[in-house]
Amino acid sequence: MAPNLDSYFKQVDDLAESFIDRLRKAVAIPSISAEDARRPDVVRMGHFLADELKALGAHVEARPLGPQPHKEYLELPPVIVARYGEDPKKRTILVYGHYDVQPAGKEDGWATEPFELSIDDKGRMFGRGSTDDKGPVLGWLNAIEAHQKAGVDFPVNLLMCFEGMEEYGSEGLDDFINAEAKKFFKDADAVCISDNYWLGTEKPCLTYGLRGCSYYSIEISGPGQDLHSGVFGGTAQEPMTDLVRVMSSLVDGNGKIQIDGLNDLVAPLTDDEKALYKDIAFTMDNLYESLGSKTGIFDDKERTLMGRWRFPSLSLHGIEGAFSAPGAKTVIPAKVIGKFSIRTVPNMEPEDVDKLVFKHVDKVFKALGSKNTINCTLQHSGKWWVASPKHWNFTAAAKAVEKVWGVKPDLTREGGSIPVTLTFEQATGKNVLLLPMGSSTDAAHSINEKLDRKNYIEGIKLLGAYLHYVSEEKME
Ligand SMILES: C[C@H](N)C(=O)N[C@@H](Cc1c[nH]cn1)C(=O)O
Ligand SMILES: [Zn+2]
Ligand SMILES: [Zn+2]
Repeated sequence: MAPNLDSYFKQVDDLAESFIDRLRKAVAIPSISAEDARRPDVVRMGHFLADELKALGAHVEARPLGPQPHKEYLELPPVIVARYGEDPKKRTILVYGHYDVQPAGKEDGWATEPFELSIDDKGRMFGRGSTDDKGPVLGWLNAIEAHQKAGVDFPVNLLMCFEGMEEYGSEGLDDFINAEAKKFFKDADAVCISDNYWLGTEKPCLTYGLRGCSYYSIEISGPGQDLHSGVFGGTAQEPMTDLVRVMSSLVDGNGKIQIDGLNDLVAPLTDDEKALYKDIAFTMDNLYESLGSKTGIFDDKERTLMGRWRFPSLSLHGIEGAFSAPGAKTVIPAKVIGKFSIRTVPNMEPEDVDKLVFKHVDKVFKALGSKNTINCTLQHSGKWWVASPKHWNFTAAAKAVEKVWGVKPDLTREGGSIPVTLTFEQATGKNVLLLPMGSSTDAAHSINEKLDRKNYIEGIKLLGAYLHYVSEEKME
């Protein structure tokens, strides 16, 4: 029997302004996990969530994770775990999200202050973390509140796990999940994560696959301090010159990875798999709209989607220690650290990827014949994940999408990574569903990140409706 969701939906609409206000307060906390100086703000954001959950009547615990590996002077932010409802007759759903965000500064080119939610006349709510992942995390809290105020029985027991280090490789979380699988998370019947995006702007999707991410740094040093290029240029071997040459050897301009043996780790593409791509609602214009230009590598949608989901990619992210300010400083940096990451896919084992990367970097650097010193290290890695979308968890979500958005969702994979997805699946032994709230134009990780008001409010309805349908699905 289809649940009667009307009064819940009406309550979400009635509470829309206060839900936006909750997002405004969350965006105002610059919880950047990658910046040491922002760690107190990350912790503050965790406590903000804990307090909001307590006010809603949830049982909440802020669990410490100890010192941060390789940065022992910093405490990891707490994992906020919470339970709402303990009815043995109801199904239990475990939801995960993250309350940390990517770095952002107005000087990066934002049109508005990144940590002030700014809403334009098209209902676009700009602010760092609006779509990744504060909007979706608050979506679960808002769903609880709307049920309470509408007087509608909450359909499931909800377990929540919100972390503060996702954008820095989910440091410490795997051990936590493994330790709690048979304790705090023991009753979970299925897992749901809302932390990715639709493929376009119109059609919702359910996601059953993610790429993994292995993140590396290459440190090259030589001189004892930064040098004057007029005095030492032409006489000293320059770390930056070596680094640029090593980094440019990793990938070509069309995204083809140049590391020997790496592409051999990728599972061969089957004809059945190839056929899946043509029915996905995605156009090259969707790509150009979210890209903000027509600079895609491929001209067809199938190859573009495969480039995002099915094949590995290697991206160069930046160089620590390099001169990057406006102007024309004539410095020779003494030490530079290049950062790059590889998005991995089935069947690439992270350890095999590491070996090939280190071997390649070593070979290229040796060929330079430089007297400088190089050190290539793995910063963090998380594995790819692919699941079966034929589980009741996905069926319930598909019904919820149809109810809220009036269309059947596409089944998609995701080019980004949520490393703990696989951990949740393996530790709990339960199905994991990715249920995105935001759209392809949200610019997560980029300047002017936003979440559309419509996606937020309908997304809150979607999360609540999913919980209702999930409570009715037959267990397999
Ligand atoms: C898809 C998710 N919202 C996300 O942004 N994940 C990050 C995870 C990550 C990996 N290394 C550092 N952060 C991503 O895909 O970049
Ligand atoms: Zn995220
Ligand atoms: Zn992110």
